[in-house]
Amino acid sequence: MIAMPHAAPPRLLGVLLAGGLSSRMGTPKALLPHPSGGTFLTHSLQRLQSVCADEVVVSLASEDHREQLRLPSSVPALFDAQPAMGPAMGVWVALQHAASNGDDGCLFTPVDLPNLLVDDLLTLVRAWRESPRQIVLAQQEDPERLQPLVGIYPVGCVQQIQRVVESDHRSLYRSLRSNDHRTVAISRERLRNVNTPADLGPPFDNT
Ligand SMILES: Nc1nc2c(ncn2[C@@H]2O[C@H](COP(=O)(O)OP(=O)(O)OP(=O)(O)O)[C@@H](O)[C@H]2O)c(=O)[nH]1
Ligand SMILES: [Mg+2]
Repeated sequence: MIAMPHAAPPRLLGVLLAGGLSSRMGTPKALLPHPSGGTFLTHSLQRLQSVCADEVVVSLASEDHREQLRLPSSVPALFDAQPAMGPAMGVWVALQHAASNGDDGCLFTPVDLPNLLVDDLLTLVRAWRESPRQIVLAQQEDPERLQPLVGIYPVGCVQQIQRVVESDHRSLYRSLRSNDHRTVAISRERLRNVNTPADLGPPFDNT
């Protein structure tokens, strides 16, 4: 009997998108206290680390931004190639890094979704493993809406994302909704996005 070699499981780099200006909040969203303890930054970092083991990086605007957020030097960070270009820049830089690092894809989450659960990320990972060359994105339920910052992008789509970065709109949503991708349904409450001080109350529901 010939022993069949096991295919290595696909390698996924966890990327926490935290390079925004938080201009609507007026204070860094990453440093907001999370209801279950720590900050939005530490909470979302741990959430990602529990899915991507030790392969997690934080996507930031610059080295100064790392200092502003007091991110420990033990946590690897990637910096935008140009400032204030929006999240597509963070996605593009991370995909280039993953490709040169031998990873197969990146699992992205933003720092401002305090109710997202590890289980949601595991659902994305399972869907991606069925078809690792396709983008898989969270789709908010009721009303349906694609959430391009919660998803897994294979390294093969780096050129597609470069075109988004170079476009006038730089909108991942606009580009991805009309291009090939798979979706995983996640409830509106779990995808609750905190952008303004008003979004912080009433208290989040983590059940
Ligand atoms: N790397 C990187 N991440 C970004 C950039 N802009 C936004 N993000 C991240 O993408 C996610 C969604 O961004 P927004 O909701 O627009 O947050 P923001 O840009 O910090 O806030 P506003 O300034 O109010 O728009 C957040 O996790 C941000 O930290 C950017 O230019 N570079
Ligand atoms: Mg923004």
